[in-house]
Amino acid sequence: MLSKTYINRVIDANRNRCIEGLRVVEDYLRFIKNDLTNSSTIRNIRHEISRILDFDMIGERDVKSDIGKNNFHSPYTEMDQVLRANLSRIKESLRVLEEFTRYIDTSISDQIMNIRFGFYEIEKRLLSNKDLEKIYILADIDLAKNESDLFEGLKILSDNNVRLVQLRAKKFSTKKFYELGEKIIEFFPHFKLIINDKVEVALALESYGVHVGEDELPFNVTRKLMGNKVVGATVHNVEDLRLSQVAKVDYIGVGAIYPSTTKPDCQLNGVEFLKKIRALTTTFIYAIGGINSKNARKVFDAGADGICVGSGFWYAKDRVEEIKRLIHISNEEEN
Ligand SMILES: Cc1ncc(COP(=O)(O)OP(=O)(O)O)c(N)n1
Ligand SMILES: Cc1ncsc1CCOP(=O)(O)O
Ligand SMILES: [Mg+2]
Repeated sequence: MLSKTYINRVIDANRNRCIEGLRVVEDYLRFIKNDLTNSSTIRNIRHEISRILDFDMIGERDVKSDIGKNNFHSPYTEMDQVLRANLSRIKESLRVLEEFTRYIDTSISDQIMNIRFGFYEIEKRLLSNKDLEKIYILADIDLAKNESDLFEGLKILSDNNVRLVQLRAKKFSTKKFYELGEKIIEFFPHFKLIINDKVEVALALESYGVHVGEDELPFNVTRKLMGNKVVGATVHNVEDLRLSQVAKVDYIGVGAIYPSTTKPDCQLNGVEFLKKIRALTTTFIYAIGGINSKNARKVFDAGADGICVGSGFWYAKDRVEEIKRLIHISNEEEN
């Protein structure tokens, strides 16, 4: 039988290790990566660990005889090593906590196990260079008054830290579409630009990714051509979902949630369909179709991870105000 003193000592050391690791990752995401979304997810886990392990073990601390206390680490040469090292630290300490709290209270151990499993998903997301954002703007040339209005709108997005933008120009020739994409990348190199429909344009521009639907190249072929880049796929039914999973797309577009004047012929699937798809997959879901700051809350509540907004932004009386509201709603959602 393990002595309670020793068990508590292990738990105490690993609780601190875990909380310290979480704090480092949280601040790294917040201050270095400017990623408030993931930073607050990590903060929530930190609070959760403090809450679950809210019992006094200070009495069991024995720093003097702790043989590991003089361990030191060589300096990190790359900033992302800080992230990797601390993610490992968190994972390891969660595992130790799970094993040792089992001797004290199995319900605590089970809660930690759940956090550990959830943490694997978060780690995968953080280590992948495909950071999908909650706000995704459909930059459709037909929604802007003209090209200069398109660039004015993009400037507003850029000034408000919106990064994920899909370029859509249904009536443009491939060449004209390519040239517009090139210009956007030149003006806004920090955008994560997704190209609508045309895989060859996405490849030529080396854009962040491409979005394909039922009229484009099959999802699996798109994945093969795009390699490690972001591939988004439209899901109108369960068969589309299956194909999207086989192709290992990075996100799915689900809609139209509300009637859309941008794509009036699109099947209206509504919030119930979104809920149904949510229940079937953990793949990142962008809801699309008629979304604006008045209905975005409902869409997040129905399970969307992000929203793809066209006319809601481009036709807004005050675009700055609208984007600020959308950002506010998307941040509110995680608290
Ligand atoms: C995020 C997102 N979701 C869905 C769509 C629709 O794509 P698709 O079905 O290919 O229709 P078109 O946009 O090509 O008319 C999308 N573009 N983005
Ligand atoms: C491309 C697309 N697919 C389903 S609805 C839609 C258009 C979305 O634009 P809006 O936000 O203006 O309805
Ligand atoms: Mg398409």
